[in-house]
Amino acid sequence: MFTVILFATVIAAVIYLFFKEKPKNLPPGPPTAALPFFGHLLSLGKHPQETLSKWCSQTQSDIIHCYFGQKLVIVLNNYSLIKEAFLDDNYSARAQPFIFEEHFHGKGLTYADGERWSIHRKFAMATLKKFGMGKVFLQETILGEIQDIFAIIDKQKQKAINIKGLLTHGLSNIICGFAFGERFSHDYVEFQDVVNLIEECFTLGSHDSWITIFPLLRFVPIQSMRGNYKQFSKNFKKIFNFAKKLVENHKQNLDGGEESRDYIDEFLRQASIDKKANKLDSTFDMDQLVTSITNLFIGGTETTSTTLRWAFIFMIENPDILQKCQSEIDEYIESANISTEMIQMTDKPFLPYLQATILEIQRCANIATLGGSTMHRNLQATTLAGYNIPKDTYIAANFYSVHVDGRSFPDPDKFDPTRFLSEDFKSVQRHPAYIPFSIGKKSCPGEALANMELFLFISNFIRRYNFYVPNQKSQINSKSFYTTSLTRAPYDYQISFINRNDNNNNNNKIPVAA
Ligand code: HEM
Repeated sequence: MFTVILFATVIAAVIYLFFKEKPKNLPPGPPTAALPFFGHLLSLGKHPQETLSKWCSQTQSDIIHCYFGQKLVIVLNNYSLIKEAFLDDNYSARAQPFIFEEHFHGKGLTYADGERWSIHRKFAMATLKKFGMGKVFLQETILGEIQDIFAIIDKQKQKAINIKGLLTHGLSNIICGFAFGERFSHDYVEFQDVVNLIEECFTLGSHDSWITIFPLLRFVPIQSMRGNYKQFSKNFKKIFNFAKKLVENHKQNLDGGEESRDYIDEFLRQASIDKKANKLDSTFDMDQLVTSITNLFIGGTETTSTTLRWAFIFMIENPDILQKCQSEIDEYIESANISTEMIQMTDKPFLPYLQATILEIQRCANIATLGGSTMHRNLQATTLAGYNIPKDTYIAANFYSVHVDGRSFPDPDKFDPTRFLSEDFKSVQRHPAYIPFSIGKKSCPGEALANMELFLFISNFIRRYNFYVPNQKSQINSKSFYTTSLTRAPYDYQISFINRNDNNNNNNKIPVAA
């Protein structure tokens, strides 16, 4: 009897979906038909950004529509469409896939909307700036983390290691510095566990998991249907609890002084001002604080760490470019008679080739996918490029397509830093279509910090080490050695670092891998 009812329900739902009125005048659809329930999800493949890019060329349109489950998604495949949409406040709401809605409850920064998002985004930007984002004194913290990593690498004596954990730990510590006013050593197990959980979330969470289409599947006791849901939820809860514990500790140690010491102090101060003013609709509460901190923590660690892991791959694949960067650094240091042990932000303008290489690493790494925090939602029905966009549609900017678009970046598959240099190779020129941090009001609030981290990490690593992959040389290939989940990230690999100042080495010779 139960089977008959189930079968009849499924048939009725399929008929309903088939005859349901479709919105009119949408952008063209992909060459593949939408399936009932699943939409186009089953055809998106392992790397949705690439499939969507292909669909756009097949339909000869830079704007297409498709369905993730039952959800209408408009895909924007070129810079001018993304600019037109993302500079318009109507598109400033965030897509709310079930898995994120369930954990963030519309609070924090990344998944908040409307007035709440606007207030806390402004607060976050002002506070990050106050505590050093993009300013020179933050560089001491970043350089300290890099030096700790160098010490650990040097102890390995060229043994191949997976650098991911060390990078993520150091980058999390930088966020902890201005969020909680403290850092954690590499031996502090509880913090290391949280860092590992963040990394894992990025591989587990994905827009196309079945749970996002059928949230009820989370109650099904079959792992293959539930997907990674349980693990993802468990990780999120642990990360939240860790942030909560630190906030609680912090509250107890509030020194009551005039000056805030960090993000939490600043937030609690605002909460107390609102309380005194009897502001009943204040959103400066504990849940908002813990969620914002978690968002910064999650948004600010794996992203930069993944970009750095891509950087090593591109340098290993392009030893001539690595050597050019090293020569530029060596020559500059010699000519300017620099005595400091570490390269600093003030050295940046004198290293144009290195700067261009970092831009090219980000262009080719293309870490922002359609998942996670990048899809937007429009608050009102509107039109774009002459097509109708119904209210609450998900808007996906395909940054991958933008960065491999030969109209903006000729010969896009080639790793070529000179595309970002002026004709005389003396200054850096950015193309407007270069948007790894997105554009508009919802663009990445951590851009200044990330740029500082990328410059200080990459320049100091390149100056100090040559690196190679002793056992995976044949596997490591930037065109295939990656996975797409919340970010587009290389698979794990083991890398060996050889100190260029080590007397036992021919210091500028990059070893040939076995
Ligand atoms: C290489 C490093 C990074 C890249 C490529 C990157 C990229 C992005 C992109 C593409 C978005 C989505 C923007 C949009 O919706 O239009 C975003 C959002 C966000 N990023 Fe980053 N990011 C990086 C580093 C950071 C850092 C260091 C932080 C923390 C300080 C951070 C915090 C956030 C947050 C909180 C959001 C959500 C903002 C909102 O919804 O208002 N990111 N990022």
